[in-house]
Amino acid sequence: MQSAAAPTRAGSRLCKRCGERKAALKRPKTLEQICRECFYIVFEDEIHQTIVDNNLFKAGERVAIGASGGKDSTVLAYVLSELNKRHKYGLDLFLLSIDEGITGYRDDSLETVKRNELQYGLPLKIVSYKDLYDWTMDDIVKAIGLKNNCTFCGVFRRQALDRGAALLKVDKIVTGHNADDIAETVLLNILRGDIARLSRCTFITTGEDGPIPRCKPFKYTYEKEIVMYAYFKKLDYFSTECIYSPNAYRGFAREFIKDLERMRPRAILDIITSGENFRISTTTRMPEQGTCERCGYISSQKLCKACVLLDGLNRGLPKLGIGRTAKVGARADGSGEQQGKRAERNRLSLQGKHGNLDF
Ligand SMILES: Nc1ncnc2c1ncn2[C@@H]1O[C@H](COP(=O)(O)OP(=O)(O)OP(=O)(O)O)[C@@H](O)[C@H]1O
Repeated sequence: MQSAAAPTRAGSRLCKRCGERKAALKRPKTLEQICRECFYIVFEDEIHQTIVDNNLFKAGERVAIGASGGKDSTVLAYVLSELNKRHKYGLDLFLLSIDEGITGYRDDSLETVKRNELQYGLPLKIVSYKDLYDWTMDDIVKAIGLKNNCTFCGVFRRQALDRGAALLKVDKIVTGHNADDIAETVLLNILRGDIARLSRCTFITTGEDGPIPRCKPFKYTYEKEIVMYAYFKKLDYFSTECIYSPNAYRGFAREFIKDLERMRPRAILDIITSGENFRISTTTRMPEQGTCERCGYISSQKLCKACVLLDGLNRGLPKLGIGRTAKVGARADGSGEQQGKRAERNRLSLQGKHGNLDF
């Protein structure tokens, strides 16, 4: 996330679109000099067009907006509720927030989401890692340190969103992943040679074979435009970086994309197009989709990634699920006995809350 930067000034020329009002900004995606009113129109219209062209929703659907309180999901909640009214999509919208248990970060951003609930009149559901897994990210970082903590957070969040969505009985989840995020993921998957992910990271809708499909209405929306829109509309969002996010590799990809964008704004769209057009050779073995033996969540292995990670945490082997099996030190705040009890509680809670859900 980044803080709201003042938009690029466009001088005293007339708007390239309406030719009437003074240009107020240079549009990051096209470098056109336009007025604020025309910026709102093109920004919202492009998202509407993306929704229509890709048949993202059907009338009557219940849709959960993954709401972190950051700029992307806040703008998504605002724009989607506006478009829903304007174009009569007929959607029932909800805000769904995952509380990862990061003191001094998520607790503050959740306060923003609670205000958004009132500002946009969208019901909010908060689901916490503590309730679902009996671990907070604060606990996890104490146990494993900063390195690799994003792996735990990402895997648990993915599943937590599905579980929250199941509780809300929604048909779809939408997230605020934007064009920059997608271009960055294409590059990362190429750099890691992760063909399975490369082939699906540009899909606008994923998980149609899983519990609840997910869509990214901002697939073609530039991060800089989202920041500009939030700034001009004075939207209430939280703009602090996660205190536990040391993901240096992703950071390099991000910086690289920002450099390319400075030279040629279209580069972001072109990387997404390249990702869309990759063809997987027929000799590449793809993982087969099944369900986790323990919790019933979708998985290509016997146990899903969340269960493997949770198992590792509860057995005092937190690196189990991230490719290393060497025993590391016990949790800073708990004895082996406590971990044993926690493991048992988790096993029962997984059977109760998790295994019974129809994924
Ligand atoms: N704690 C959370 N609760 C609910 N949804 C989340 C949460 N964290 C992330 N998401 C969803 O995943 C999207 C991408 O998350 P990411 O962590 O990449 O943050 P981001 O790009 O900074 O987005 P944002 O500005 O919305 O925080 C978010 O836009 C949001 O829809």
